[in-house]
Amino acid sequence: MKIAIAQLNPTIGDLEKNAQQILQAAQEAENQGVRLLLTPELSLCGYPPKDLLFNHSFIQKMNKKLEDLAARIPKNIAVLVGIATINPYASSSGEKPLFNSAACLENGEIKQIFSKRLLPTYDVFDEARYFEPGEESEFYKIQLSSEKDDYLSIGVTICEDLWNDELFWGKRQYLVNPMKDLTNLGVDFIVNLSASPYRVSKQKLREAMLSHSAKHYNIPIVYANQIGGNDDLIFDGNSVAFNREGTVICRAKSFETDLVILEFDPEKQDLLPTSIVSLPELEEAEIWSALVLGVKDYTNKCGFTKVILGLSGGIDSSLVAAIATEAVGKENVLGVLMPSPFSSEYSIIDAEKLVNNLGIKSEQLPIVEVMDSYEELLKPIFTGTSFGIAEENLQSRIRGTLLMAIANKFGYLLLSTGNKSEMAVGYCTLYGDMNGGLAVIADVPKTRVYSLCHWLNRNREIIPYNVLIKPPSAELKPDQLDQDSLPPYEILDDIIERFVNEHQSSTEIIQAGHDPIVVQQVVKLITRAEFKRKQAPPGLKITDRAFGTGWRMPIASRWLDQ
Ligand SMILES: Nc1ncnc2c1ncn2[C@@H]1O[C@H](COP(=O)(O)OP(=O)(O)OC[C@H]2O[C@@H]([n+]3cccc(C(=O)O)c3)[C@H](O)[C@@H]2O)[C@@H](O)[C@H]1O
Ligand SMILES: Nc1ncnc2c1ncn2[C@@H]1O[C@H](COP(=O)(O)OP(=O)(O)OP(=O)(O)O)[C@@H](O)[C@H]1O
Ligand SMILES: NC(=O)CC[C@H](N)C(=O)O
Repeated sequence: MKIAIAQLNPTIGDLEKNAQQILQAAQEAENQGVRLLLTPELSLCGYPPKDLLFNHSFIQKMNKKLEDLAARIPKNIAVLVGIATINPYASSSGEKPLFNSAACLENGEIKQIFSKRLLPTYDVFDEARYFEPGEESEFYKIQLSSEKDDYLSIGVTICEDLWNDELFWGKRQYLVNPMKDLTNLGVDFIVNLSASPYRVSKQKLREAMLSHSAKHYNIPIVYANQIGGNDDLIFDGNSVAFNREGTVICRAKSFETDLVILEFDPEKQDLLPTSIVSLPELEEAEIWSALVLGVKDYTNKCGFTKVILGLSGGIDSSLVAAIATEAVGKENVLGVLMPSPFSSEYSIIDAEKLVNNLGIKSEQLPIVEVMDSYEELLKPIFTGTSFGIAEENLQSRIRGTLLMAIANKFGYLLLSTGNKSEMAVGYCTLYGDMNGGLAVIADVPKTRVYSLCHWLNRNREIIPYNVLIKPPSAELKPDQLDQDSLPPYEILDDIIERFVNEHQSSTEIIQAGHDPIVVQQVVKLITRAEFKRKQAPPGLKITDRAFGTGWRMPIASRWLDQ
């Protein structure tokens, strides 16, 4: 029996387009003799739909769309579609209003509904806010021929349902175990409709876990993930299938839509080997593709075609410009060079070299006169004070305002260029360089910014060589260097990784060998910068803990881990 995985890129809330994509995949799969098609979790509305799920009309229209889709599905194929269904007992029992479901469409009908039992609520996930967990694990009986008993039983699970392999994790994650329940029911294989967001090396973890489960329960698993960028989350696809021995027998592309076909042999009771797309070898290659997809989809899905950013000749804006060029095309990227009296001559030379290397458009707007007018206007109020943060930040704010003016006038999306190290310690200016609609590298630590740029230059110079070797500087006052205010980035990034991603305390970080004074300084900066991050644009998530949906800190708090 042929099975297909439609690795789709849904747009949240675009029910018509998402349904069309499912239908197209079903037609293509049926043409190739496929009997069962899998689509990702909530494939009809896109994942995560968040509080749209509270909107009654959204739910009604989605369920109506499912009925229409069922009527249009080709004759010889069964299709599993991800959808939010209504919990009929919600109003009388206080249960949550919806189920996170998979509907099996066949012969013009919605044949059966399966509901997700394990609802993730950690990090970026908040499914218990909307969904009631499904009570039982169930299977779909698919007819193979007109013979009476010629059918297979397919265990249907949804994403987190399979993230509960207690032997793999070394502990039980949940009391309920859909995998075990379905194996006990004697199903022939298990399918999983997933929406699993990207982070560095996540596919290795998914495959190790799923392979372990397939082998341990002696059951084939077919896993369908979505791709695409939805706000801060990037979905990498990499849909994959395992035979009973836990061997990968098929893998879809990374960061691209795909339709892969595999075969279950009822005699052997196993999936047969097929083509396996290999994974990107280097983390840098993986992160690059993720960020490009994140920018591309955020831009398109928000209705923009072109992007703008300030080019300082520094490494952050250079990397963001390179990502944007790959994402939306060089003709759709405008870099604006805005030198101030504190800009080094290399600021312009390096930015112009970058513009040339990328082939993007550029404009130059020297800001000295605007700075002078601001200073003149503020003179009566600022009199008796010396040049300081306020004047430094004015430059950043003038640039931010000019960029937004051009964005308004011509319909650009402004990309902000702050990296994770800066966002962590607040080394960025509110309403200045933090202006923007999307913070492209907000989850990329500065040390990773460097490794990405070196990787990008592996075949030819894209990021100008001088950008890679000069010391980072905000150039907001004479001879300013990042390292005058911050510890070396290798040290800063390790402390951030431990404090933010691994939840380590100051004491633990010091015990790991860091200088106590530096740790206390960094932890204080991170804690104090919360008010800034709350006002930052959404940032693309590439690590296991980004300053986004999965980071929920109070602002007006007195807690400081010292
Ligand atoms: N809890 C709170 N809730 C709400 N607002 C709060 C606040 N605490 C302070 N504030 C406000 O925020 C202001 C301070 O924030 P802000 O105005 O941003 O300014 P601030 O953080 O003082 O300065 C920006 C720093 O970033 C550096 N910088 C700037 C630009 C680019 C780069 C770079 O490398 O890319 C680095 C710059 O050298 C400087 O050290 C305060 O004056 C106050 O008005
Ligand atoms: N002279 C400039 N011309 C245009 N844009 C600038 C200029 N200086 C700063 N910017 C914008 O403000 C952002 C913050 O820049 P800044 O140089 O202060 O810090 P940075 O974090 O070292 O960034 P970069 O590595 O891009 O220089 C830059 O990435 C750029 O988008
Ligand atoms: N949508 C889900 O249930 C995703 C949860 C899962 N643990 C993951 O990352 O990928």
